[in-house]
Amino acid sequence: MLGKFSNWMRKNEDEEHFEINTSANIPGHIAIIMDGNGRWAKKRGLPRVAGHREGVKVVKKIVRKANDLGVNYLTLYAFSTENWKRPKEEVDFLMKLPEQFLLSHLPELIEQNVQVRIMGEREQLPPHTFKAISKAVKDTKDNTGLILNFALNYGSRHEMKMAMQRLLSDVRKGILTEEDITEERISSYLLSSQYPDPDLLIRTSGEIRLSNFMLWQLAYTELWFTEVLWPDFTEHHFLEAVQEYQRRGRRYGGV
Ligand SMILES: Cc1cc(N2CCCCCC2)n2ncc(-c3ccc(F)cc3)c2n1
Repeated sequence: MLGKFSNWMRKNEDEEHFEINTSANIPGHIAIIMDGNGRWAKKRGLPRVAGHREGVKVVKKIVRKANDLGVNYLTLYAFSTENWKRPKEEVDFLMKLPEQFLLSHLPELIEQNVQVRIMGEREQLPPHTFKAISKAVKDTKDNTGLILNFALNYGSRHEMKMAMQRLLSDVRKGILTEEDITEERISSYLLSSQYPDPDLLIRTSGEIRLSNFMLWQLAYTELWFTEVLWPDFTEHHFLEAVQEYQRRGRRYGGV
């Protein structure tokens, strides 16, 4: 996929390209908190769901750009465990988005060799939502390109609580000893166990907090915040975040 880019895309104000070195430290795992959809709609005197609908279009564009750039994992925070508290109409609308997205976009994801996965508690999802997602996961399981991981009905503290309960249970059963409970072991009991920790977190809409998202996994992640509302987020903004990640270089607490 990197064939589409020279090693360097020169930054040119007219062409809005960014100087991304596609042969060095492309973030392997990017996570995005896609915030600002309701505010986007409110600014236009539209219902909140109009912002979510517009936000879906941005998901499609950013998935393609991430795949083209050679990103290995893209985790998108689509629905948190706290989102159930929103008005029923909005929750019902949001729970229809996965199937609408997949109905219109699954063929293109398959063509792009993208693998769809879900991270979160599936039990509370409506059957129609779960069915659509399960089909997409099955239909793309052998794809070898970008792994597109939707955090759906996901909450980090719930994830960590469940992991701790399972670890304690395995110690009581004699499957593990206390000494076995290492940071690696804890990571292996989380919903994200199949993925490396995110290298870059992007959060839109100007909110500077993590909102119960991958709290354990983001320990060494580069955080990039933008005032841009998700429906206004473009490939240009995405490349800006990747360029900033490349500029910073990673130290993992070292010098
Ligand atoms: C609940 C929800 C909300 C949702 N938004 C659109 C993007 C802005 C943020 C919130 C609203 N999007 N966008 C894509 C999905 C999705 C989820 C699973 C899947 F397999 C395929 C697509 C989605 N799901």
